[in-house]
Amino acid sequence: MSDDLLNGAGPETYDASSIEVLEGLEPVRKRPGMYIGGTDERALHHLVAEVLDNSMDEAVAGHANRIEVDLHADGSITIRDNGRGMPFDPHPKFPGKSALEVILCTLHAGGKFGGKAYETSGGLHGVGASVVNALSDHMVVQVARDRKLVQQRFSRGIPQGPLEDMGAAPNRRGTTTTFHPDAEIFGSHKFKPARLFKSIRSKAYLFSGVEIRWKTAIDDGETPLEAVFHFPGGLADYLSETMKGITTYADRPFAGRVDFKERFGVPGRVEWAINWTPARDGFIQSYCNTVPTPEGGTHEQGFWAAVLKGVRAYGELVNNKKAAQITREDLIVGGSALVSCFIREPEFVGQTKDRLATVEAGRLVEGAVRDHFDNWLAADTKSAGAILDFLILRADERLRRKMEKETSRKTATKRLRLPGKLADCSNTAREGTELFLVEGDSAGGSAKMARNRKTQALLPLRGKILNVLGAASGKIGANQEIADMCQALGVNLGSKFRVDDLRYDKIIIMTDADVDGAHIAALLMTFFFTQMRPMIDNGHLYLACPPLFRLTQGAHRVYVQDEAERDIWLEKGLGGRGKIDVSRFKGLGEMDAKDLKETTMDPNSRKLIRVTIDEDEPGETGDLVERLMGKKPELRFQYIQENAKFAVELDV
Ligand SMILES: Nc1ncnc2c1ncn2[C@@H]1O[C@H](COP(=O)(O)OP(=O)(O)OP(=O)(O)O)[C@@H](O)[C@H]1O
Repeated sequence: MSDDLLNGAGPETYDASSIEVLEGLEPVRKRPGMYIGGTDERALHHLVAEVLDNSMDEAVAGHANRIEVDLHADGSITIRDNGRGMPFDPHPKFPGKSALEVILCTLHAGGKFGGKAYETSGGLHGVGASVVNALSDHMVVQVARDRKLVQQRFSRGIPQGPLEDMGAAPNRRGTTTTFHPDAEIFGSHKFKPARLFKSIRSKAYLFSGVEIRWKTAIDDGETPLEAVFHFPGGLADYLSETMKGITTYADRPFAGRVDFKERFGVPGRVEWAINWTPARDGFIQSYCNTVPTPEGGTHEQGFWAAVLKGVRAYGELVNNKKAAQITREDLIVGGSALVSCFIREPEFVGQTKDRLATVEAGRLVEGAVRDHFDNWLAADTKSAGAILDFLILRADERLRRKMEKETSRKTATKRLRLPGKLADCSNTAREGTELFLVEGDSAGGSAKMARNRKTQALLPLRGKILNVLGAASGKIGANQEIADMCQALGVNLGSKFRVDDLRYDKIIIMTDADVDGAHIAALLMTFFFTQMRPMIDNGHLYLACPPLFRLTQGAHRVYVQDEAERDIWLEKGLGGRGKIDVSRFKGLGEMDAKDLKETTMDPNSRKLIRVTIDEDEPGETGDLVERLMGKKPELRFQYIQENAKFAVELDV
């Protein structure tokens, strides 16, 4: 090796003197990202979480039952609890310093390492409070403990004086922390009341034994200035509240709490709530020791494993072989879940604790949830059946997509190309076959179970199809929904349309019994009127008539189309005993397969309307179409509101 290389060629020498040791809280200010994941708005709000989590740990350990959070006009914030109070007696290892000062000015000082002072805690690294201190230009910590009140002030992690004696506090206990984030670190980012409000509220849901009081002097116009959160119903209430107004498969979420000590003899517990919706925008929010884990981890995995095994076992129990196809992916698509576990000495990935890594948590959560889920499914067979059907559909859909991908690769030139989402019927001859054009994928789900596979095909249409009136013909051809529809029907558009090409006898538009549904039906009718007129002339186009209400009285049941009809039955009675139970279907997706079949799809019991054109006044139909679908939305809306009926005739 040459001397040059040994001596180094650079202008500066690289030796022991260039190895720096950052002291005290300096590393935090130098590299905030390592401790709080950045210096952006999220990181700023994380400061509050660090202090709040300390108070929550006190509450969860059974030492506090009230936490107050006050956001002040100057952008500082106070978090107060009625817990044991941070210790402030002299620290044996740091002469002349109180425990309080050690906690706030030293990294890795904490009472949560050995599990002696706290059994299950969100805090574990012993850095939270000191990091907040380091990144605040002003911080005051007050402690009421042992009948005394003390306080100490800090700035950027450095004490601004000794621990001050503030006098006697015979009736108080707890820790009060006020801090103002340092603009040198966070620039112009400020606390957002709405964001704080939301995260504080969810904390209260996570531990029913705590009351959290919120106050803000900053008014953003939408967040309450004061509020008290206390949720004895825990996560089940949280989920119901989050999903208010959303259609769900089970009336009440599957929810529960299990104490690990009682069940497995180890400290900790788990609480959860889940429900499924026809919409595919499921979510999971998980927490460990009240710390949110947005990237999931072992507790989430354990939860899904329990649910998956439970669903499959239930499928086996009711002899539904298809349940074996369900995978975790299918559970997640429409599942909305909350999982919160409390465990001893959790291991997280990173200081911001985004993912739980403790392997044992997975095992404990799975074991606890599994038993409960089995019992719940067995006890509520209605919900269980609906959920199972829904999940099987999701699995079918996934497998079909996979197959489609494979076959479309294998057979580039298929003789008859059909759109992927068409659920075709098995009869190949046209006679007696029907194609349902169904609004929305979720309705497609129940319809698929309700149909007669031999003669009834389904094509789910997503959202509103292109308003074809006034659209250039190129645009019509390019619209995917329309292209799919033409492919399914086996026809071409406009002058190339041949009624004999139709692959089905009846084309049935099936939309929700509401204004939106009427709008979609109107769009489709307009499309057929302008592009496939002979289809209407030859009597192939129909409207399905889904009911709006189901009335039950004892064993008697009727489905009715509108309010007027409902009121007649309510007055007359159904012939059963007791109260008449009225349920309103918000949409097709809300009806189960049995209801949908009986009322809307089964040729033996359904009502169907044939769409015709008034021969005497064909001009008027054109006018009506123009009014409904032309460029004037007010006319259209008014017409639909008043009269969502069209030129139609009952099919008998
Ligand atoms: N509100 C409080 N009441 C009582 N003790 C507290 C409170 N806040 C902090 N402490 C004590 O101070 C210690 C240090 O807190 P700090 O936030 O620095 O770390 P931690 O909570 O142990 O871990 P983490 O770094 O994961 O947050 C805690 O372990 C606890 O013993």
